[in-house]
Amino acid sequence: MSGNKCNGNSQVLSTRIGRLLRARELKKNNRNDGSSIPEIDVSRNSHVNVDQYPETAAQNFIDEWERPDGKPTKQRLLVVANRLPVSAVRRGEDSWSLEISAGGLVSALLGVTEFEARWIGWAGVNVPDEVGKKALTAALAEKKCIPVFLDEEIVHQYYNGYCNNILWPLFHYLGLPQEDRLATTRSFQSQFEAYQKANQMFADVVNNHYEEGDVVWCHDYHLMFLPKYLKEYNNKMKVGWFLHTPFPSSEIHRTLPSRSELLRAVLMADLVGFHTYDYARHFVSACTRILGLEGTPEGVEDQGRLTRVAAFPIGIDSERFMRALEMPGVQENIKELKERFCGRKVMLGVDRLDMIKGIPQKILAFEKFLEENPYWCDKVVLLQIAVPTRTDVPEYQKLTSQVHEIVGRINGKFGTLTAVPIHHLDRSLDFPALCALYAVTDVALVTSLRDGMNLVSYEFVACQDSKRGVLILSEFAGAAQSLGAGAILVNPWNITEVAAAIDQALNMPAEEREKRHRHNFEHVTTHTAQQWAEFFVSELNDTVIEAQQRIRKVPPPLEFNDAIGRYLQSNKRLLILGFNATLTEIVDTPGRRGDQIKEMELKLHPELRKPLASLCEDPNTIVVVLSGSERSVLDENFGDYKMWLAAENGMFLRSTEKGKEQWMTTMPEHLNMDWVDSVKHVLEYFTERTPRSHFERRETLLVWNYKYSDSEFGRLQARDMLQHLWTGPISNSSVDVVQGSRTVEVRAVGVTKGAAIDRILGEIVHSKAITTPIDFVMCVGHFFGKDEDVYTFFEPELPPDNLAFSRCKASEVAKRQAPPARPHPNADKKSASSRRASPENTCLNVLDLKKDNYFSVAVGRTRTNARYLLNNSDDVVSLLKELAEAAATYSSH
Ligand SMILES: O=P(O)(O)OC[C@H]1O[C@H](O[C@H]2O[C@H](CO)[C@@H](O)[C@H](O)[C@H]2O)[C@H](O)[C@@H](O)[C@@H]1O
Ligand SMILES: O=c1ccn([C@@H]2O[C@H](COP(=O)(O)OP(=O)(O)O)[C@@H](O)[C@H]2O)c(=O)[nH]1
Repeated sequence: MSGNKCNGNSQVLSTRIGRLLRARELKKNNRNDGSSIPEIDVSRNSHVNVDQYPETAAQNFIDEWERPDGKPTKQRLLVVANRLPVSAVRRGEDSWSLEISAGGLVSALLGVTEFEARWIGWAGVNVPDEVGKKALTAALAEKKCIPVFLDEEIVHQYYNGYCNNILWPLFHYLGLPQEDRLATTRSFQSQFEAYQKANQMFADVVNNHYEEGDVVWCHDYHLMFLPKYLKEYNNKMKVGWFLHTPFPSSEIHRTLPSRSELLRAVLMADLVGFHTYDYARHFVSACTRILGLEGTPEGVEDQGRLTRVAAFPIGIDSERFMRALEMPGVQENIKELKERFCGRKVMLGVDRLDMIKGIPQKILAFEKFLEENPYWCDKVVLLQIAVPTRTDVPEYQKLTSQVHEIVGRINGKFGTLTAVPIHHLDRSLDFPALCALYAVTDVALVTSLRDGMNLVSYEFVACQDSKRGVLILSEFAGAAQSLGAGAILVNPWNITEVAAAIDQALNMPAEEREKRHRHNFEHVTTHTAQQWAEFFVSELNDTVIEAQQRIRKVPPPLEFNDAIGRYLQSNKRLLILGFNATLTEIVDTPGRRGDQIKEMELKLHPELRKPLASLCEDPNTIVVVLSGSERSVLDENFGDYKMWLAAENGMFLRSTEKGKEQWMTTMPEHLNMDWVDSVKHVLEYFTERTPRSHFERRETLLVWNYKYSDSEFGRLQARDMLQHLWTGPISNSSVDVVQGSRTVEVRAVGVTKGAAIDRILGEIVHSKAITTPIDFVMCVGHFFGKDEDVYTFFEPELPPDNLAFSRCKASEVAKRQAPPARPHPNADKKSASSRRASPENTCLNVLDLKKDNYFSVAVGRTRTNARYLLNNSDDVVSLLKELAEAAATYSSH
């Protein structure tokens, strides 16, 4: 057993959590030793030999943390964000000055020092000329920044338009802009195209700078197509995507016309991160409800490929703020501010002037507080720093006027000749000035209507270790989840509640302030920006390793030429084909779940008629359609072909040949079906209560299908149904419950396609009186896990490579286990009795299979026992067309 080879540690390391825990432990130990954190060349993980996994590869992963080998040790991190951390200002034809940009993302990533980071983004200016571009590129290179040059039109359509007028409000629950003219709908389309184009431009720059082993970390709603474009360029690139805003409920996201394209593009990343579990949950549920994909506790799964989805709450570089407070300039500033506001309590708001920040609501709550507490009028001041942002977007222009109007009115109402209650600044402050302001504040007021995280609240806490001021924090900011215990949480839409919170904060006893501050300070200083980036990147590295492991377990795609070549060289072939999702047309189209009516009425793919007929006509090829469908469905679809039909998972069998058409049953004699009625009641009950679910009753099985129901509700209903079945009607019956991805099927015990094929073969062999052994078998289907025994039916006794093998398995087994086939009650008894297998006659050389002449092929499933894969029924169409054509050409020569 492999476990015996491992020590306890490496067993733990074979799991993701195990590896990440170990890495954490090592880092912690190193920090406690006083030694510096070993720098990691995690880039070498991309060369981990996955064949050795899990015994050694997990250990290698950790070893690299333990034993850096002297090579360049920091992993290269390409941070790709719309905005560079610096904004460029042109000073001359070829000279530029760079200023640090304001905003949470920039502040957070400035704190990341663990990696050899390059930043790729837009410098915030239009540079039309080559001289300017060259000079700016050189200036930025010194700051390890790489520019993406976007022209004015693209910026207008992509940044002001699609990003800030559509995605930003939507992700913050402000809805889509109301379109009142067709022209605006057209501009929506052109903005979406510009968005894709801009994302492609970012991808081109990343591709030009990418080196093997780099981690590419894409940021925010501006770059949702970037993971897709990067993976199209190089599928091996490690790509993570992080959203800094909330991800809204799927009910909001589904209103967006390009909802599916955006989700699918993001899902191409290896790891998708959000600030909070809620946002991650909403994303997963958008993928399940809108795309119909499978949500798992790990993330989102699509055809065996997992995109890991998790929460990584951002932090700040708290020490940078604390150090700043020691600087003489800042101390001086603090002193001045204290003198200036002496005798008044200072309340502070620091926000970009954005509708999501709830600035009007904040000011109105302050007005209400003053109205209700005239005593405070000359004893408190609200300093509101409103940093101008996205000033080209009309909604932001409207907001600026609205806020000015409210501030003017309130200052007019409560101001005196010497003092006003609100100091409103339409500009940003530099870092030292901001730190000083945080330090002198008594109450910070964050009233965001929605906010991904809100770093201002963290920064305030970091600067308050001597003052222990109070934080009033909106419950709709991501930060409420981490600082909720220490802050006073408010609903910013409830002006009365916010006014009461101001009152509570201004009158809070020192002891309570101390307790609340301690709690928040502890959090802010231990959950830093640096840690945030480390966690994200380690998880990304690990996700890639895990994905390699998964891929290793996924069978390869079927090589058509190989299968066709073997087919042509063989003398007698057996083709076993499933029906549903194998020989039917695809009903799911990208971005939309299929058509329920179409799917309920199974129809042979029209393009299969010709190739199937031609294959069936070949006297050396036996075609069997083996399906869960009932007999009438198979009759209708395949009655005119020369083949064998095995309905209800092989419980009924017939040949379509003239004179032999009657169905016979291969059902084991004493199959107990007493449970059917009570199970039917249960399925009916759940169908009535689960919109868009349906159930089918066949003779030997019952199926409940909830593919088209709400996926979460469907899953809950299925869970309840199973619980009820197990404890109720089937608790003492011999039945199997088979769970599909969105179905529950109840069958008599032992009814599987693999069990049936045994008896079917006996029948076929007998009826055909085969003289030539079958030397080619291909079994193609989209089968439940339980029915996959049909693939393995031929496997266990396969000979070692290249050794011919003769056996009489079908007839032998028929002799040992299976009762002779019985006629169906309606069948012609005479012909049925003559259909009994005669093992003695058919034993010789029934199967003469070399390993290379056996092809088990799973369609649209990657977790399978089959040897090969096909993606969907379109692939089956191509395969059978090519096979039929090749066979026709071969036989004509
Ligand atoms: O670059 P701008 O368009 O001027 O906007 C500035 C940034 O605003 C957003 O910040 C978000 O990120 C913060 C850090 O994760 C988070 O605390 C805050 O809640 C978010 O609103 C935006 O997501 C960034 O891309 C912008 O750069
Ligand atoms: O005059 C200012 C006002 C704010 N900020 C910074 O802007 C960021 C705002 O981040 P937050 O997460 O609160 O909101 P965002 O603006 O990203 O939505 C914080 O790091 C502030 O320090 C700044 O640099 N100068």
